[in-house]
Amino acid sequence: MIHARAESVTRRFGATIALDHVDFEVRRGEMVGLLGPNGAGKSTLVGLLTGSRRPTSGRVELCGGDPRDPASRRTLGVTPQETGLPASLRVGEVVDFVRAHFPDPLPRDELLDRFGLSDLIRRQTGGLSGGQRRRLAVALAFAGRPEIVFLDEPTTGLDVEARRALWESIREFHAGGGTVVLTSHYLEEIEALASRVVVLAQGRVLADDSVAAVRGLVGIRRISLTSAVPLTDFDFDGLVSVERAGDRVHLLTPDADRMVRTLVSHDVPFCDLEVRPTSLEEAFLAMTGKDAQ
Ligand SMILES: Nc1ncnc2c1ncn2[C@@H]1O[C@H](COP(=O)(O)OP(=O)(O)OP(=O)(O)O)[C@@H](O)[C@H]1O
Repeated sequence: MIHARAESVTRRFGATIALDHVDFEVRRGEMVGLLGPNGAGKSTLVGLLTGSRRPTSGRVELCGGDPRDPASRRTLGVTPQETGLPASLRVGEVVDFVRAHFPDPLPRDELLDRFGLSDLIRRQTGGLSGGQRRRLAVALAFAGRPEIVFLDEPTTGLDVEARRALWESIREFHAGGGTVVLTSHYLEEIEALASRVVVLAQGRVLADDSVAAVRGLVGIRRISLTSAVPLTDFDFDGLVSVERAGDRVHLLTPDADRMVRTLVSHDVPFCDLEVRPTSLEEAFLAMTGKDAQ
């Protein structure tokens, strides 16, 4: 059963096309990651599916209804990318304020405990660290015992320990039958939680597949080396693109080990070999065939 759906959705902001005929759906009980570089359209899609924005064209659906209709939003929890918490309210007061909007909220102590916030109950939100504020914002999405949550970059600004603790809470919610849509710039974050990932870039869906399949697409490495041989004439299997800058050559490939073995077996003379992961932006540019510069 489909829990949330976008059908051929386009959203413009003036001359900017944030989403361009996007199709997306999440089934009940599924955990899906939305992956994409800055400006890809992830937050816009979350905004449409949670009823805070309208599509310019196309159709969006939440729990079988219009996301702008309060009836469809009853079982929804959202953590937006930026949350403005009233600075003078205490953590416990903010939690109670949000809980009061729901017919059967989680008990306050249980919610705070689940997100490691129990010790901060009397702290004014203005005095919280960035990571503590983020954890509170994510916790609030779960206050009303939602059936579906949308978490826009839930772990931004969290240290490793806090990130792992938050992942655990999200996993628990999902294990209990909850539907989760989360956005991230990092495949590693999505991989830690979801098995399906939808890749957005420049307002379009580039891939909708398993994490393993998408890792093959975006897990591109950059091999840099100094060589007098042009290499641009070589047709190595798995070579996505070649750039030359002076005597440095940059090769993009999903399998760096294999590429280096191939260079050696072809007796290509090189020195100062360097291998590093490409950024998501570089990988997308390579995938869409544009000049990575
Ligand atoms: N309110 C707005 N007014 C004008 N342009 C907007 C607005 N909201 C989003 N955009 C534009 O739409 C595009 C998609 O933005 P969106 O925030 O959805 O991307 P994103 O994938 O969430 O990016 P990030 O990872 O940086 O948060 C961008 O070009 C952005 O500048």
